[in-house]
Amino acid sequence: MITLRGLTKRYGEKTAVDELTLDIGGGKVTGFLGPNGAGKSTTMRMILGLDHPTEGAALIDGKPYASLSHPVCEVGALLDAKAVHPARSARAHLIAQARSNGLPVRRVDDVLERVGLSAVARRRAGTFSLGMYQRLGVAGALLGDPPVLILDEPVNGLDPDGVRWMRQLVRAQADEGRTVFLSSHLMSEMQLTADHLVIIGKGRLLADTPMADFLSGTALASVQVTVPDPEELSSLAAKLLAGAGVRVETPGHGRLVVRGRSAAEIGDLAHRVGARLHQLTDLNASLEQAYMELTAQSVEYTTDQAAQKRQVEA
Ligand SMILES: Nc1ncnc2c1ncn2[C@@H]1O[C@H](COP(=O)(O)OP(=O)(O)OP(=O)(O)O)[C@@H](O)[C@H]1O
Repeated sequence: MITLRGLTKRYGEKTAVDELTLDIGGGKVTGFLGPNGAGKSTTMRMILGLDHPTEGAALIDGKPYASLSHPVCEVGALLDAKAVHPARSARAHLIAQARSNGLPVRRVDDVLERVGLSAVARRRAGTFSLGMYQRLGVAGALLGDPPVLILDEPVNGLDPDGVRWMRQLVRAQADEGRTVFLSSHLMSEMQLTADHLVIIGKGRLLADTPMADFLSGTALASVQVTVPDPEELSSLAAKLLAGAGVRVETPGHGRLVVRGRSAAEIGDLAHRVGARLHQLTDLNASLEQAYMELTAQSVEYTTDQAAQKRQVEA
C-alpha cells in the first residue's frame, strides 16, 4: 500500500505536486495519468525518497522510504530504464544491484528469466534496444520480490509483443496481491491494463476512481438502442426527450444513441411504451475520450488552439 497525505512539491514559484491525498492499494494495477508536466514523475520520485516533499508525506506500507529497513524487498521501481552502465552486461548490472542489497545471486538469474533476457544476459547493456532496457529495468524492480512496484512509463519503447508481455506481467503481479502503480501516456494500453486510475493535472488530483466507474461515469457514456418499428422508435425517443438532462441522437437504421439515461431505465421505459427492442447496449467512452474530457483544462503544453484559448482565458 502506498499512502500520500497532503503531498506537495514546490520548485520556487512552481507547484509541481499540489496536496495529493490518496491510498494506492494492493491486488490491483493503478494507472497514473496526467498531461506532460502534471507532476507524475515528481510524485513517484517523492514516494521513492529521491525528492523531498515541501509539505506532506508519501509512505510505503506506513513508512517513508528512508525508514524502510530493506527497501529493495519492500518496493521495486523503474524510473529511468537507461540508467545502466553501457559497458556492463545485464547480468553484471543486476549482480551488482543484488550484492549491494544483500540478495543472493540466484535471484538475478530468476529475474532475467522472468523478463525474457536470459539469452542476452552477458551482452553489454550499451548494445540494448530501448525495449531491452525496459525489461532490464523491470528485472531490477523485481529483484527483491517486493510487494510494491512503481513503474514510470514501462511500455515506452516496447514493441507490440513487449507491450503485451508487460501487461501480463503487471497483471500477474497484481493478482498475487502486490501494489502496482504505473504511469503511461498510452491510453489504449492503460485501458487494457489498469483496474484503478489516479489522474492529476497541474499537480492536483483530478480523479481517483475504479476504471469501470471512470468510463461509465463520463458525460460521453451512452446507450445504444435498436427499435425495429419506426413508430415505436419515435414514441420511445419522444418519451426519452421529455426527461430532463437527456440527449438522443438518431443515427438511422432503427437506432437511438441516448445520453443521460441508463440501459435499465431505457429498457423499463421501452416496456411501458410498448416498444420492442432488438438491442440495448452500453457504449462506454474510451479511456482516451474520457481522459481528454477530464484533463482539457489541465494541459500545460498544447498545440490545440482551443485549449490555448481556454488557458489564456483562465
Ligand atoms: N528539478 C526541477 N526543478 C524545477 N522544476 C521541476 C523540476 N522537476 C520537475 N519540475 C517541474 O515540475 C512539473 C512536474 O514535472 P514532472 O516531470 O513531475 O511531470 P510529469 O507528469 O512526469 O510529466 P511527463 O509526462 O512529461 O513526464 C513540471 O512543470 C516540471 O517542469
